[in-house]
Amino acid sequence: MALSGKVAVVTGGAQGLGKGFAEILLKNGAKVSLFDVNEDLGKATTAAFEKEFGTDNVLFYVCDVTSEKQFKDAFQRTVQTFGGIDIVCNNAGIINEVDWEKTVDINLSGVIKGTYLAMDHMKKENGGRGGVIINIASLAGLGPFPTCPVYTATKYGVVGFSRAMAMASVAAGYGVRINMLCPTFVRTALLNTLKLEEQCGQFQKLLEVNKTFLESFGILEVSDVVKAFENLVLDESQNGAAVIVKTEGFHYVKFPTAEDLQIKSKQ
Ligand SMILES: NC(=O)C1=CN([C@@H]2O[C@H](COP(=O)(O)OP(=O)(O)OC[C@H]3O[C@@H](n4cnc5c(N)ncnc54)[C@H](O)[C@@H]3O)[C@@H](O)[C@H]2O)C=CC1
Ligand SMILES: CC/C=C\CC(=O)/C=C/C=C\C=C\C=C\[C@@H](O)[C@@H](O)C/C=C\CCC(=O)O
Repeated sequence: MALSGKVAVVTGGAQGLGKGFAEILLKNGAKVSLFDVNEDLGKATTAAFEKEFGTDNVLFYVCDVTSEKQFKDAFQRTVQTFGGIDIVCNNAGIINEVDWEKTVDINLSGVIKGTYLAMDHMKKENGGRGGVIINIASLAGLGPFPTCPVYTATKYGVVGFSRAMAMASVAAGYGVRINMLCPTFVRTALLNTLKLEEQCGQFQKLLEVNKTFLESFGILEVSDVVKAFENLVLDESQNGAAVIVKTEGFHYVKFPTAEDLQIKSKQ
């Protein structure tokens, strides 16, 4: 998929990985609509992107991914302004093992909402242009992270949901690919919440476990994950793929494909 002229939505795009994904899309000539709950941060990031890439190529909408109305409005306003949607990155996520329902609402329900709203606008049977959805999971979506069990559950959910949707898209002939990114630790604001009592609650006393994991995996820079993101967006052969990103580089997880499971593409 060539990116020039394509239209992308990135949730949680005001900072961290989402901001990095938005930047590489803009650098490749795409138009990007940032959705984020943080209005100040979103406006600041948008102003910086407008200065570098032009005011016609960037939009920002205050959008809490737990709000169906805000999410739907932001998608509709993006389509009204940019004419359609080709790429959606469901990236917004938090760590909070105390208010764990909030973690489920954002990390899992938010990705499900974002995927369904994206499909409404992208699938060919609705007059959409097809395209690709990249859902941001984590390595904790493929293996447990003991001090964040609910976070782990949400990321397992993102992987399972995304793989099922990828197969459904093949069977239904939607023309939309759905893939996942599974990074290890990345140097962003989110990582700093891992040591906070208000986020990790009862598990905060298990900081030694976090230390072991951090020492074992190291810490990625946003740019390391952006490289894997760009590869996933551009490689039109990938559907239902999960990419693990580690400090040694990134690699695809070997899953059975839709074809292996005898799921035929609808003609
Ligand atoms: N930082 C890390 O070590 C890793 C992060 N990830 C995942 O990457 C994604 C992005 O994380 P980071 O960039 O590290 O976090 P971050 O905290 O730097 O940025 C997250 C962005 O999402 C926004 N956001 C939070 N709740 C929201 C909501 N309800 N609605 C809309 N926007 C909301 C925040 O305002 C912020 O701009 C998350 O899904 C996270 O689980 C995955 C693996 C490793
Ligand atoms: C937990 C929240 C902290 C920061 C955000 C985040 O998502 C970071 C995750 C970092 C590492 C998670 C590691 C989990 C590791 C174990 O479960 C292992 O069993 C790894 C599982 C599968 C490995 C597959 C592979 O390496 O090919």
